[in-house]
Amino acid sequence: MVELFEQLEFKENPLFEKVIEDILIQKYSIVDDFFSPGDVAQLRDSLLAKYEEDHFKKAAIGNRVNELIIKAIRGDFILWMDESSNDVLEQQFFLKINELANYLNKTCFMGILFKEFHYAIYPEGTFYKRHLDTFQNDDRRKLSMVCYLNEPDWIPEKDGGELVLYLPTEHGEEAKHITPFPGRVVIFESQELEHEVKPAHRERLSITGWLKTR
Ligand SMILES: O=C(O)CCC(=O)C(=O)O
Ligand SMILES: [Fe+2]
Repeated sequence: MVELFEQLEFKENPLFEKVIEDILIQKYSIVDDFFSPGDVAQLRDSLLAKYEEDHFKKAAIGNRVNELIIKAIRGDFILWMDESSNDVLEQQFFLKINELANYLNKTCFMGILFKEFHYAIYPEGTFYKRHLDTFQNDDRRKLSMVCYLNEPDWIPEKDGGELVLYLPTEHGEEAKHITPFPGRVVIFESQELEHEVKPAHRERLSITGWLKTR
């Protein structure tokens, strides 16, 4: 009997509880220290090394079957991550993501079964026009997550590259501007919030992904 109780023991996680509360109330959550400065530096170095080895490709519009490169809409380069790869850093990254997904499933019955994440680089001068993440005929996307890997000295006014979330209000909408500070993670409802990336005036680095159902 003792064993059974031990298995059922549930430990409340204040950070994840905050994320859930935010999403329920405002459809998005901003967590400033989801990743430590050390983790961010390692992930950034790894991203840049893969980029220099030329593993990235021009991001496309639409799903992988319908790849149409439209520079006027988005200018980033991406590299999909692989949870089953030998890359220890990526494994650590997914441990943390899985921890959150499991917590959401346990406490909110979110039914998250799949996930997909990619590294992204926005070269200087690039952007991603206003869009909804489920436009890519993928309504399984439940939550979008963006993890910023920029240099610590990112200056909002000078470096640009803000994420803008368009929040529906009673009489229209409100634009929420979010600076891509390193270590910051933004989580939002994929099917609800349109958003855009403003032009980056300096190379802008991130990992973006989706927690998916079914
Ligand atoms: O990098 C960001 O802030 C958002 C990226 C985005 O909207 C996307 O990749 O769909
Ligand atoms: Fe998006």
